[in-house]
Amino acid sequence: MNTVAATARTQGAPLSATPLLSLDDVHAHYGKSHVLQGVSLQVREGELVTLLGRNGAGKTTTLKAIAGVVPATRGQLHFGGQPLQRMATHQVAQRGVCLVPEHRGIFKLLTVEENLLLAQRKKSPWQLPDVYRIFPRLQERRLNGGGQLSGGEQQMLAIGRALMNAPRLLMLDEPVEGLAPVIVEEIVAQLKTIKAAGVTILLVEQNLEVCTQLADRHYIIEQGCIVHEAYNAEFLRDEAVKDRYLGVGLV
Ligand SMILES: Nc1ncnc2c1ncn2[C@@H]1O[C@H](COP(=O)(O)OP(=O)(O)OP(=O)(O)O)[C@@H](O)[C@H]1O
Repeated sequence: MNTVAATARTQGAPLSATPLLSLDDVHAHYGKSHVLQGVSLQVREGELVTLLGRNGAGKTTTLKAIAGVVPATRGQLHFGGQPLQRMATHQVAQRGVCLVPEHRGIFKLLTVEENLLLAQRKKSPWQLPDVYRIFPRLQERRLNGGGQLSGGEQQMLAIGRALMNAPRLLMLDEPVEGLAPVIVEEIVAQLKTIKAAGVTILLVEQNLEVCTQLADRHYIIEQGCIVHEAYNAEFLRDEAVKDRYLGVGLV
């Protein structure tokens, strides 16, 4: 039994609950390069799960395979019990899978508010006032162009846009990379609020302190395969795992 299953049993967690997202032996290629070599993971409704690993391990490619940007060449992907493979990106998005990519993908020539309204879905539980409540900086800068924002503000706008799109699963690729510590703290607090509102989150992030402040569970990927999974409390104690797979200790 793996560590997560064992802990879940002792905690009495409902192992039979159908996960919101499930990947089973997923492979993906870039041309002849076999990048994902059998990724299996699950994310349950309301969880915040991280995907950790060294540079080039396959984290971004896993997110892209889920979003339908990179085709899965083998294996099964299910979301809400429905198969995702061979679906176009827009069909995956319509089901509520929302990827905030590393480059953020905001419109630099549109204002903050225009960026948000463009992403709005009529039935989204997240309307402008909700997004502004979480990100007061965006409200302050609502008439500024996307290109005039700082890196942190652009990241907040990218997450705000994703919320307006009514995500059932929010996937974030390195949301705090390159940001000043004070802004990182702000974004961590905002992500805690979004998680508390019930949004399921799959997070790729190199900053382990951020990951362990937010996550319920972690997966570690190495050379396109999941090599370890653990609940947060167990992961925090396990210096050997952090050294072995990530080459870092928590400060
Ligand atoms: N468009 C592409 N074409 C060819 N190879 C790619 C492409 N994108 C990524 N790769 C390669 O696929 C492998 C996995 O890349 P991926 O971006 O998924 O890794 P990662 O774990 O997210 O790492 P990083 O933290 O450096 O972004 C790497 O060897 C990378 O060089």
